[in-house]
Amino acid sequence: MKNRHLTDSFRCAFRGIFQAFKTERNFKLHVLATIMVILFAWYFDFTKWEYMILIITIMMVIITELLNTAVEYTVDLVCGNKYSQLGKYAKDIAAGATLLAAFGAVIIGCILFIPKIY
Ligand SMILES: Nc1ncnc2c1ncn2[C@@H]1O[C@H](COP(=O)(O)OP(=O)(O)OP(=O)(O)O)[C@@H](O)[C@H]1O
Repeated sequence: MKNRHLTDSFRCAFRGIFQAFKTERNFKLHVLATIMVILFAWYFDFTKWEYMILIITIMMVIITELLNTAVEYTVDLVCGNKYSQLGKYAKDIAAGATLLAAFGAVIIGCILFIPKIY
């Protein structure tokens, strides 16, 4: 099954994001955190460059969470309920990528927000 039109591709991509939002608790938390962080950035009157760093950081976290979800679905599709060492590696590595992205986001958040607070 291939998308014939560009609009179909966009529709599928948005459906994927919505599916992750519906099913993944972490994804909902990331979206909530994103809204809060953007409100704080607006409150602290961030510069264009600070906004750019913030947006890249937020995107990095959301994109890794989406890829992690895709890996989880793929492993579940292949393994079903059966234990698989390779499936475990794949899920753990994907979760590791999400953790690193979130960790980086916290550090960047501290660098951007702490000077504004004081
Ligand atoms: N088929 C499997 N075979 C072996 N281990 C698995 C399998 N499925 C899951 N696991 C192990 O259980 C962990 C949790 O898997 P699960 O699919 O529940 O992810 P999750 O809790 O939804 O992750 P996240 O919190 O990132 O959304 C995996 O990281 C992996 O270590």
